[in-house]
Amino acid sequence: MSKTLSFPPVYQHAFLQASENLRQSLLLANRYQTPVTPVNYAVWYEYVSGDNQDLVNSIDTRLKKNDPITPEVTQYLYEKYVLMGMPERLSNTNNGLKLVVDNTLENISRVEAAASECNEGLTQSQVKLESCNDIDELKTLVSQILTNTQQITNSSGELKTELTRSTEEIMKLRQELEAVKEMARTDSLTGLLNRGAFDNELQKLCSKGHAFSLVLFDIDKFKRLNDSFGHLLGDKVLQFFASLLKSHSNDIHIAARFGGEELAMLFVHCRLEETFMITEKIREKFAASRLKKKGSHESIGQVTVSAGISTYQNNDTPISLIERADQALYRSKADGRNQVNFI
Ligand SMILES: Nc1nc2c(ncn2[C@@H]2O[C@H](COP(=O)(O)OP(=O)(O)OP(=O)(O)O)[C@@H](O)[C@H]2O)c(=O)[nH]1
Repeated sequence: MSKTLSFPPVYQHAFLQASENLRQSLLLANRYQTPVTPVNYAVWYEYVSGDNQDLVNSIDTRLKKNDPITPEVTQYLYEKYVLMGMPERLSNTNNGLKLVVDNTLENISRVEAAASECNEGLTQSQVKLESCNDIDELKTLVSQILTNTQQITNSSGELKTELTRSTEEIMKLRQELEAVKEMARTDSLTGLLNRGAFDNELQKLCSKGHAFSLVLFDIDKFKRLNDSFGHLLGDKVLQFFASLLKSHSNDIHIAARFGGEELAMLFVHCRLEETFMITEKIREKFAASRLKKKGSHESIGQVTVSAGISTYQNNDTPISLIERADQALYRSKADGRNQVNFI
């Protein structure tokens, strides 16, 4: 298993794979003279694991041009590709919100000051009115009162405009926050839930004790596909398969990228027979798809998927459910692939 692109990053490499990545990362850190700080290590680790294609492309382009990999460059790559620009987006939203609140408070104090000035003016006019019996003095008082009321009308008008602007700004920031929140839950390649979000959903279902089933899908011989047609085409196949899962997901059935070429679905309030039928349908549809290389119309041959199902039983934990689905998936692979099993 590999890393699923998400924020914060989630790594699922097995012990041996992670150790091998460590070895290769250290070699690269040494070759390009980048100190093994946590940031530099994360960048090299993601580079050698090959899971973060955008990061790999960016480093390869630099290396081809003999551009140095300086600490500034690794810091930039880390923020852009490992943290996926999230801290910057959150900080922008935060700063935007601070600005709106500061502006609103400033406008309110301005109106308060104008109101208090107007209040003072009107009180003075009130006192003068009581003893006023001169027509000219009365005219002056009237225009004074008019000026005061005009002032307060203007200030409250300005406040209204400013408050409308602030509300619009706050709505935009709220949308940005929603987008950031959504991005933190989404796998960027497939658009499905990422591993972190999937784990949360699975945990919630287990603690509620609802009836549900977990299906783990693993595309067959995916390495061979990548090796024969390239990683980009492999990505397209993953996206195509994800779209099949998406078409079977809804408000209650959840589809997610489990890790690497493994995808998962949670079928909620769905009995084993029904889950099995839907999973079979997905498997058949995928096997029947005649996928072609873009542009050349060259067929890439049949691509299939194996699946394993486990169904929630009392006292199951996310780990025990995943283990059973994984065993069922293993059986599907061992029995010849392109099939569904359950345990
Ligand atoms: N294109 C692409 N390949 C990926 C991605 N994530 C993992 N892979 C590749 O998926 C392959 C998985 O290979 P294996 O675990 O050996 O399994 P397999 O070749 O699918 O064979 P079986 O599972 O036994 O049928 C590896 O070559 C990974 O590099 C991805 O996001 N995109």
